[in-house]
Amino acid sequence: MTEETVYKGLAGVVADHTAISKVNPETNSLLYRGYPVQQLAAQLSFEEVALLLWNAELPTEEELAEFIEFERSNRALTPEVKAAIDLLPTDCHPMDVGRTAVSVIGANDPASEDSSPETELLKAKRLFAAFPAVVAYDQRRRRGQQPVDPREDLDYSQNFLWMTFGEEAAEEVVDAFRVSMVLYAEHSFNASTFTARVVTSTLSDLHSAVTAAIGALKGPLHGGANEAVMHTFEEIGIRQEETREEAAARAKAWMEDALAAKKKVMGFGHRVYKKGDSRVPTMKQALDAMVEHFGREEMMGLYDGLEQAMDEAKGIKPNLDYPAGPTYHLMGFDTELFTPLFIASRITGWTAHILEQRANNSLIRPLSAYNGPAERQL
Ligand SMILES: CC(=O)SCCNC(=O)CCNC(=O)[C@H](O)C(C)(C)COP(=O)(O)OP(=O)(O)OC[C@H]1O[C@@H](n2cnc3c(N)ncnc32)[C@H](O)[C@@H]1OP(=O)(O)O
Ligand SMILES: O=C([O-])CC(=O)C(=O)O
Repeated sequence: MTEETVYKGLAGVVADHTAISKVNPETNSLLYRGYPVQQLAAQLSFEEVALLLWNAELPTEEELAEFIEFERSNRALTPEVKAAIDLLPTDCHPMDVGRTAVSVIGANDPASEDSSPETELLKAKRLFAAFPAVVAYDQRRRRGQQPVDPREDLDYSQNFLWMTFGEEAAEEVVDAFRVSMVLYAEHSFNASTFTARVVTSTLSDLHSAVTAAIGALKGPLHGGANEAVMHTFEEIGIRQEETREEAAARAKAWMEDALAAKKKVMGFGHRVYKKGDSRVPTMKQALDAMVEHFGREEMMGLYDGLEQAMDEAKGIKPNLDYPAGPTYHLMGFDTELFTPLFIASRITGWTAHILEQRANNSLIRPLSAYNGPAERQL
């Protein structure tokens, strides 16, 4: 019997072409449609980056103005989505709420079964506009607060924070949030995007593909890691009265124990990047800005302590979820809401891939190497 080669976890397998983004672990770079993500994060709004991902080119002023108007007028939760969320227990995971909300949005979309490229793009844009209200509504209901209506005079990031916290966020906070949205938007054939492409490859609809992608994102080996990072910080103990050095020492000791116990520590490591995640330096700057804005030096102590101890023991570097977790915490989001923030951003990348898959489709159906019992008779 010839031994079949099995690529466990599809590691190292090139499954298809994509023109949406390029992850290069050798140069530690990430390009969206050819542009370095650091430049996009420094100079563009999230709305512009979304249009770049969908359309392959930066928008003209007119295209941007038109999209901004569309986005601002499609933000409100529909009664159907609100009713569906209200039926869910307040102690279910917010990712379940996000997944359910996208499903309900799909079921109520009159164009759900129309998969022409123009309609798919319109559905993607509507989902992009509507999803922040799902996250904000969910966080507020868990806290026993009344929902806050969207405001058309605010941009995407300002309005997201407004609907969640019921007050206008400081410019620095809005900027750090915008940066996180840009960095989370797209990352080639990661597990959730690949899931969306698998679903699309059967010629299923866009909302089904996004719903499935949310399921894949929820796990702690993928998007769920930003929530898990914060649980680590909480387990170590966040003590505002501590100095940076004191916090770092406790974090180092925690990491040494965790590694001695052979634990996997979420927020570290990556399937593709082995020398560090290209997005971390930019996200770390956003975290630094939040630490300064809120006067929370001890948080950087925990951050540095864990990072140094992991590097010394195993040489494993942080991924994007590592700086994103404490950044969202300092902004005031509840820990379980961090991965739904990732959904809000990744809707852009997922839907760009759904469009790309459909435009040049082939059913995704790999082979398996059977290792069960040899043929036998009843
Ligand atoms: C935005 C994102 O989705 S980024 C990814 C977010 N996920 C996480 O942060 C989860 C924690 N990290 C991990 O589990 C892994 O690094 C993954 C799943 C991301 C990538 O893993 P893979 O490429 O499959 O590598 P694998 O898990 O086999 O790890 C290789 C070795 O490094 C170790 N390792 C990798 N990541 C970690 C970690 N976070 N903590 C401790 N050890 C780790 C493994 O234990 C393994 O060691 P071994 O060879 O002694 O058994
Ligand atoms: O690429 C991956 O495997 C995971 C990741 O970093 C992402 O989806 O942003």
